[in-house]
Amino acid sequence: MCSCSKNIYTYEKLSEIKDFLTEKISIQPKIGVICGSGLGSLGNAITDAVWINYADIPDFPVSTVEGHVGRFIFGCIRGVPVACMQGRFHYYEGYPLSICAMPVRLMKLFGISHLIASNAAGGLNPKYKVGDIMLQKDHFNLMGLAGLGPHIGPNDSRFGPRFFSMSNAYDEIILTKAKQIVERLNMQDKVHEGIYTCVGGPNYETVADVKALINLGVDAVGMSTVHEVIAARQCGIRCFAFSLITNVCSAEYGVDCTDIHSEAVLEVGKQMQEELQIFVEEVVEAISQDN
Ligand SMILES: O=P(O)(O)O[C@H]1O[C@H](CO)[C@@H](O)[C@H]1O
Ligand SMILES: Nc1nc2[nH]cnc2c(=O)[nH]1
Repeated sequence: MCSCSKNIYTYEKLSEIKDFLTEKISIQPKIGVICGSGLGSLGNAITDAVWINYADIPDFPVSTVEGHVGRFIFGCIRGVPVACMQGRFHYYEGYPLSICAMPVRLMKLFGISHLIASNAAGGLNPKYKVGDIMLQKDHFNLMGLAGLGPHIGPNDSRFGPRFFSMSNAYDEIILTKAKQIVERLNMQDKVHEGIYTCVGGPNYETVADVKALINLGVDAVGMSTVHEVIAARQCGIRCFAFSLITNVCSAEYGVDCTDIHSEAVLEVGKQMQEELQIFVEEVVEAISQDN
């Protein structure tokens, strides 16, 4: 499958999926939440939850990666209606970026105004330690420079214009509020603000990759989020994203990095789950007060 293969998730198809889901839920989500690898427990913050497995949704893709349960949770976080994805789709699973980002468009049809995306990522910035959190100030669209994106191919303007700015991809107001929350929760020692990039994966980086990404000004590397944020910005959704640094990437030869594997990534998520759940709850509340 390549990223320019025909996008089967047309406006009409997504409207059908939306209608299917709407019959099963009683809320109208305002905020979309995407749980990164090992961060599915963010869904524990949701009350009055309705769980719908991706496998039970007609014509919906399924999650094939460990640490991604593969379901939607519709419910409320601190009284705010949300649609939460416990599991996302990645390019390395064989899905084109248009499918990886498709759930964002689906959530737009539900009427979400904001997206909170989380991910597990490797730390490139030498200051970052395992267990740290990076608030995404921006991203570097490496796959986009290679001609890959969620919006390649015919454009349906109901999902937004063909050409659009990405200069304020990550909402400054939400980022400022998130930083205030970090102070209030006394998390400032482990929280940074930085630049994320997405690579195709699923292998982790060589030392040469790490050196190049550092030179490009990137602070953390993963395999998701960028295309979701692009699809969101195209249809006018305001975005906030953060990375949990699950491992540090070595820019030097001779360093043993065999501890970088998916189980370790999931374990760090588990260790941080309670703290991150409260953080996300606070961000949701802050977003809702902004409207
Ligand atoms: O970006 P999320 O979904 O958090 O997952 C990250 O963790 C996995 C690698 O262990 C990759 O899928 C990478 O993208
Ligand atoms: N590409 C990439 N993705 C990750 N996800 C979690 N850690 C990493 C990493 O080191 N590199």
